[in-house]
Amino acid sequence: MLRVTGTRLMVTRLSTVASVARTLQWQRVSVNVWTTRSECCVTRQWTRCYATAIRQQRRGSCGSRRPDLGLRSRWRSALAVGTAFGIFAYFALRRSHRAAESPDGATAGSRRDDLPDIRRKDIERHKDASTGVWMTYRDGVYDVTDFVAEHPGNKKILLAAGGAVDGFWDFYAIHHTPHVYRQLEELRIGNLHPEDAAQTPASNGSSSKAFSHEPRRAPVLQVHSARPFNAEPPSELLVDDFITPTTLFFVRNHLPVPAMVDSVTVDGVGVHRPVNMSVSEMKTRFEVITVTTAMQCAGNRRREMDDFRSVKGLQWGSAAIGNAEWTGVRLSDVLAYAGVREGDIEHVIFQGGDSDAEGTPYEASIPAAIALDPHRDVLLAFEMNGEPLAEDHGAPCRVIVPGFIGARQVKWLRRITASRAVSESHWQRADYKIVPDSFNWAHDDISEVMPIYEYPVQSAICEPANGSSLDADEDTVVVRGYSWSGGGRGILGVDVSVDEGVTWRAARLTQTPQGVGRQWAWTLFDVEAAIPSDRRGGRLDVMCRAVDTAHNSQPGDIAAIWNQRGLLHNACHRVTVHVPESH
Ligand code: HEM
Repeated sequence: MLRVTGTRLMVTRLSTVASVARTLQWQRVSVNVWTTRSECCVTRQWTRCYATAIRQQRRGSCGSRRPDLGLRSRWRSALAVGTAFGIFAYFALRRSHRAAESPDGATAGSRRDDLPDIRRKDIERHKDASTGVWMTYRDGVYDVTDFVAEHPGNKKILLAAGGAVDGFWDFYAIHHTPHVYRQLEELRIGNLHPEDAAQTPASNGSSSKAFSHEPRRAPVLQVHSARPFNAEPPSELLVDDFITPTTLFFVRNHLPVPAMVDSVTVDGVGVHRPVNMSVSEMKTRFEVITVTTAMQCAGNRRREMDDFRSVKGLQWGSAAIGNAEWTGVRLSDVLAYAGVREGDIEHVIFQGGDSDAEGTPYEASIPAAIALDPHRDVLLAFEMNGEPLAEDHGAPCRVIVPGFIGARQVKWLRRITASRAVSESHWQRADYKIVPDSFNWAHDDISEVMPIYEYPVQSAICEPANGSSLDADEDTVVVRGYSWSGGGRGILGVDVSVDEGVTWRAARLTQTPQGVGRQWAWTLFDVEAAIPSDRRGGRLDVMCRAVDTAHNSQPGDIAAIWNQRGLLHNACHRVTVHVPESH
C-alpha cells in the first residue's frame, strides 16, 4: 500500500497505480517509482500529469497521441509550467485536502483538483479482483478492491462494481453519513472525466416506492439514518420510566418498512404440520403470555468505540436500548404444534417482510436449543407495552428472543424455518460478528466466525448527560442510568465513581422480580455523590460499572474489546460534565 499523507493521496494497490497510469497514458512511467514512499516523488508524477495535459492542449492533441516522457522533455515541460502550476497546485490541493479530510454530504464525491480524471470506460473495466474493483460516487472514482471483504454489507457492494453507487445508495441511504463519506474518500483515486459525469444514471425513483410504508416518528428521536430509519432517544429520557414508552424506543431498521401482511408460515426440517396463521389465529390456538425484556442493538455505544479508534457502522450513542412488555405466544409451542422435535434440527430461521433492492428479505436465525426451550421465553409477539406492535417495531408480528442482540429478533415476521444450518443471510453469516485483530480479510472466512447471540454485561450513565453543566448551587450530583446483561443473567450491583475510579459507591437498583436465569428486564440505577471540591470550576468524570449474576464485570477500557464493526461495546462507561464555581 502506498500512502502519501502530505497530499492525502492514497493508492491502495500497485495494480491500481498501474491502471491509473495506463488510463493517463503514462506507459513509460515506471511503476517502481510509485513504490517509493516519498511525497515529492509522487508530486512529480502529478506534475507530469498536468504538464502532459497542458502540452496536449497546446498541440491541440485529442489525447490519442502518446506524450514524450523522456527525461529532457519532462524537465522542459516542468520548467515551462513550473511557476504557474505551483500557485495553482497549492490552492487546488488545499481546497481538495479540506474536502478529503472531513467530507460531508456536499463535498463527498466532489471534484478534487489533485487527482486525475478517469474515463467511464476505464472504470467499467474494473469489476473484479483480477482487475481491481472501482466505482464512482458523484464525481469521485474509488478503488474498493481491498475494502470488499471488509464491507459490512458484504458482497452487495459488488453490484456497483465498475459503475456508480449513487442509485444503490438512494435505497441503502444508511451510507449517507459523514462516517461513510470519510471511509469512501480514503479509497479515492480520481475524478470521473467531466464528459462522462453527465451520463451517470439518475435514480429511477424505485427507492421512493420502497420507502412508501414508513410511519410517522416522534420528533424527539435522534436520527442516524433516515432511510432506512435508524434512531435513538436522548439518553436522559431513557431513565424516566422502567418501561420505555414505545415512541421513545430506539429503531434499528436494516431495510424499508414493508407493507403489513398478517400471515406467518412454519416450514422446514421435521415439520409434520405446515402452519400458516394470522395473529388472531395465534391468539386462539396458543397460550398468550407477556414478558418484560430489554432489547439492545449490538451497535449500542459504537460512537465511543469509534472515538477510540475508527470503526465501521452507524454512530449509535448509548440509547440504542429499551425495556418493554412484549405480548405474544411461545415459539416453542408453535414449533411443537408444527411437529418439530429437539434433535431433528440445529437452528430456527426467521424471515422478515422487509427486503432489499434485489428482493432478498432480512433473515436471521437462533440455535434450536433456545427456540425450543419454553423457559427461554422466545415469543412471536404482536403487542408492545399493551398496544398492537407499531410499524417500526415489526407490526403485526415479530420475534422476541430475550437476552439476545436485537438483530436476531426479526421484525415483520413472515416465515419460520426449522433447519440444520444457520440462516444464509449476510446478517447471520457475514455481519454481527466480532473478528480478532489477527483476522485476515483477504484469506480468512467470515462465515466460519461464531455469530453473536447473547449480550455481555452492560451499564451506562444517562444522567447527567455527557458534556452537560452541573448546577452551581449543588454540592452533589445525582447519577442515573441503566444496566443489563444478556442470556437471562440479572444484575448484582452497579458501582459509580466520581474520582477517576479511585473509589466507588454502590448505586440503588430498580429491578422487577424475574426467575433465576430468566432476568430479561433491565435494571435502572441511581446514586447521589458529593462533588469533590477540587473539581469546582473544572470537569468531572463520572463512571459506572456493573456486575451480573454470573459475576461478569465490564472491561475497564475499550482497547481490549475494540473491534472494527464497533459491536458489543460494554467497557466501563464514563461521562464528563462541567462543574461551575459555587456561588
Ligand atoms: C463504495 C463504498 C462503500 C462503503 C464505504 C460502504 C460502507 C458501508 C458501511 C460503513 C456500512 C455499515 C452501516 C451500518 O451497519 O451501520 C455498510 C453497510 C451496507 N452497505 Fe455499504 N458501502 C459501500 C458501498 C455499498 C454498495 C455499492 C452497496 C449496494 C449496492 C452497499 C450496500 C450495503 C448494505 C446492504 C449494507 C448493510 C446495511 C444494514 O445491514 O443495515 N454498500 N456499507
